[in-house]
Amino acid sequence: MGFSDDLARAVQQKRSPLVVGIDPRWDQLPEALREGGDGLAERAAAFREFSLGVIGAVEPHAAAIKPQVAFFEELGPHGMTALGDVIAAARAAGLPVIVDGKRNDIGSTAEAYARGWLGRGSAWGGDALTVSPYLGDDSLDPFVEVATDRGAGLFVLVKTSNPGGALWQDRVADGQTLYQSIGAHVQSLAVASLDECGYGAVGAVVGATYPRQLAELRELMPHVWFLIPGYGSQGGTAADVAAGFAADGLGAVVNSSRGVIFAYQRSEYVDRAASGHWTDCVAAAAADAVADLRRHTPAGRL
Ligand SMILES: O=c1ccn([C@@H]2O[C@H](COP(=O)(O)O)[C@@H](O)[C@H]2O)c(=O)[nH]1
Repeated sequence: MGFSDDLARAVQQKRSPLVVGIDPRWDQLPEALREGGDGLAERAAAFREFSLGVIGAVEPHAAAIKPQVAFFEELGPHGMTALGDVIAAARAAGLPVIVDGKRNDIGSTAEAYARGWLGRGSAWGGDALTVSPYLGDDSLDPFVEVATDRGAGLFVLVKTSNPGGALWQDRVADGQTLYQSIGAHVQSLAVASLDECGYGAVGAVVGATYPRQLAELRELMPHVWFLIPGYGSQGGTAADVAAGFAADGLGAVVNSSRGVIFAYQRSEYVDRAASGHWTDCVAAAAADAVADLRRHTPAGRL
């Protein structure tokens, strides 16, 4: 039993396909968390406190957490220490951690990334990691090997949510687009690493902002977990992500970062939160996202 089964269990237990993205941005933190000063160490301490508050608030609603490495890395060593604490806290709360680091390099270097980030015994302790496929199949192999050895998972960038991604991902060679070609390779890696739930250790990132391609890739990749970003702040809707799910409600998890974690900046949530505390707004936004996804997608069958 590996990451794929763990994710299926989390989705079924919570009856939720929601992944909450932890993307702390200094200017958007609650006022009280910014009072300690704005040097790198103080910002990192505030990111840590904020992220732990988010984890506590969303734990009942989220199937997994996706910390975005970039925001911690921006703060240098203090930020990376905070990231380590955030990963440990999410795991202590029983939430699978998908590290959004988009790593990769030539195979021998990829191996070091894989060893460092993947699995409960690793230095970072991530349950899964996002990786780029653009250095070729030999660059993915070390990740697959380490992930399968350690019961961890991967999400390979297949069709990203940003508009510019189409420039290369939609290019056609040998009668298929690059994203189709990467998708077919990811499907073969998933089939070779199947868990009991019927999905493999190797998943795919497919953006909510491309519903047609999402439906097409679901057909092409029946054994692949989809991590779907772009829902909420980037304009993707629950209806847009519906085709990413299998009929039983499994097969896809949907990320929302800003739409959930900065909910205290939206008057609808400030008015609703009984205590007025920012974490209550975050909890309410996570619950709303789950209800929205259950209403408009096969996740409602969970
Ligand atoms: O194609 C991709 C791949 C990754 N992301 C990441 O997901 C979140 C989205 O944040 P929102 O605030 O919900 O827009 C962010 O960390 C991105 O780096 C993506 O958006 N698209």
